[in-house]
Amino acid sequence: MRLVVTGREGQVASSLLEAGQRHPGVEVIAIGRPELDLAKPDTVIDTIAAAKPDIVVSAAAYTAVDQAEDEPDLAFAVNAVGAGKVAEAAAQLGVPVIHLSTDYVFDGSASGAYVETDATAPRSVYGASKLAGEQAVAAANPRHLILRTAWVYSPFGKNFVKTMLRLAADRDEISVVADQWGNPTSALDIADAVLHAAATLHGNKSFAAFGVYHLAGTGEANWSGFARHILDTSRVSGGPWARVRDIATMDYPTKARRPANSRLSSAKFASVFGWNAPDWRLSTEAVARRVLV
Ligand SMILES: NC(=O)C1=CN([C@@H]2O[C@H](COP(=O)(O)OP(=O)(O)OC[C@H]3O[C@@H](n4cnc5c(N)ncnc54)[C@H](OP(=O)(O)O)[C@@H]3O)[C@@H](O)[C@H]2O)C=CC1
Ligand SMILES: Cc1cn([C@H]2C[C@H](O)[C@@H](COP(=O)(O)OP(=O)(O)O[C@H]3O[C@@H](C)C(=O)[C@@H](O)[C@H]3O)O2)c(=O)[nH]c1=O
Ligand SMILES: [Mg+2]
Repeated sequence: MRLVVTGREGQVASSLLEAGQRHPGVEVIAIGRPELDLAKPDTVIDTIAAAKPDIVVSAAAYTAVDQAEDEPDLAFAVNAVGAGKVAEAAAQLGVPVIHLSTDYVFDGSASGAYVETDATAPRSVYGASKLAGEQAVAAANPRHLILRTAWVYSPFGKNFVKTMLRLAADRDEISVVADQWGNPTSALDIADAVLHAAATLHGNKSFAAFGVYHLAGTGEANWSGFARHILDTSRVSGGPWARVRDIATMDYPTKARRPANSRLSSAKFASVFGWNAPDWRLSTEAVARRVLV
């Protein structure tokens, strides 16, 4: 099985490349700029076709949430038009697309965990551009899995785990918002789940459960609890530590508005694909230790 993933050095693409090494019979090819530039839709179809995918994984995206507020046109070009082109490329080749989306499509006003049929209402340009991307992907290729994930961290790229470890190296105390709740998700676990789902699609040509799925780490956290767990793991591993002070969202002003509750229920993915994410604490420990080495 040959997976072609967009976004060469992104967290999910890097994690898939690593996971592919562990699975004989699975080949993962990552493609990115300049050959494939989602902001230049003309580059997309031919580059993906040349890589000869059995399944396309659409992981590249404009992910700078605050910066997107100032660059809405670029965010929509990449996350909506570009994502739609990736799905169209897969459709032309007669193969499915597995597209990554986000918890930020929700406004965060729900009291429980969001399920796939809940109404979307993004609060940010990033969230709106990703929602438009979901719609473009679904319209371009009926054989799609749209996997909404959340709060992604890994040994690769930029993420909250690395940021907290970096800040702890030169501060005694870090102030972190305690009133935004969600599911921290390791990109290493996402890669495992994507390989699992891809194998299911590849092995069953009459697979019919295409559509939207939530796929996030097991268990919930707020950002300050997540930070505390990262730094406590670091301390017992001999890495940097800092005290985490709980603050409110209003005390940490940002350009983009973020949902207060973006917890996702991953029950549908578990029941269709028979795959459950580990508890976020365990996956956080594994990634924090790798970052510290
Ligand atoms: N990070 C998170 O917390 C979350 C991410 N997601 C979604 O999951 C997916 C994977 O995220 P993640 O791996 O963390 O993302 P990263 O930010 O780590 O990587 C994004 C990748 O997209 C590439 N990219 C950006 N713009 C373009 C473009 N114009 N053309 C081609 N490639 C481009 C980047 O390339 P370059 O390296 O050259 O900049 C980078 O490789 C995304 O769809 C994201 O929206 C969902 C929920 C949470
Ligand atoms: C660095 C830092 C952040 N924060 C807050 C800001 C924000 O509310 C929260 C997380 O900060 P980040 O900048 O990592 O968050 P953010 O970029 O919003 O992360 C999001 O990225 C996109 C791509 C997604 O799809 C989402 O699922 C989510 O992971 O923590 C603090 O309170 N203190 C700090 O020192
Ligand atoms: Mg292999």
